[in-house]
Amino acid sequence: MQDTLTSQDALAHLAAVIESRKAANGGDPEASYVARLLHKGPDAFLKKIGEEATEVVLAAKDADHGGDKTKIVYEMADLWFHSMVALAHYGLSPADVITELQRRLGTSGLEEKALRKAVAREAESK
Ligand SMILES: N=c1c2ncn([C@@H]3O[C@H](COP(=O)(O)OP(=O)(O)OP(=O)(O)O)[C@@H](O)[C@H]3O)c2ncn1[C@@H]1O[C@H](COP(=O)(O)O)[C@@H](O)[C@H]1O
Repeated sequence: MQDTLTSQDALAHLAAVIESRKAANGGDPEASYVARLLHKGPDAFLKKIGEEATEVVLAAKDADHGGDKTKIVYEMADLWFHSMVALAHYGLSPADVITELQRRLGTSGLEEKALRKAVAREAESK
């Protein structure tokens, strides 16, 4: 089934599984890693996000020195997964992030940075 899902559908499917772990009937911390993380609370999954981000950096640095690039994918998947648990906790979804990325499409990052600085200068001058 996973082969037939688009990337967006796969994220939505995983988000629905994570959401189901928040529900009383799917949320047994003894039977589900997601339920366990959610049960432990933000400190647990926010710490995992920090750890997994570091793992991504280490895998990338390793690849820079001839290491296996697929480790980056593996660690990035861990990072995305734990980030999705955080989104669910805060009542958000991958669709919210995708919407924001779509909003940014076509806007140069440099342009956006200059705009942000101009807005900050304007606020300071008031
Ligand atoms: N995508 C994932 C996923 N990616 C990573 N992990 C788990 O994340 C955990 C943490 O990874 P680590 O490498 O840091 O493992 P660790 O050293 O044991 O770390 P600690 O948890 O002890 O801190 C591991 O137990 C992984 O199995 C995931 N667990 C679940 N999912 C998805 O979530 C769904 C629901 O999972 P359950 O709630 O467990 O049924 C699954 O069907 C999957 O689709």
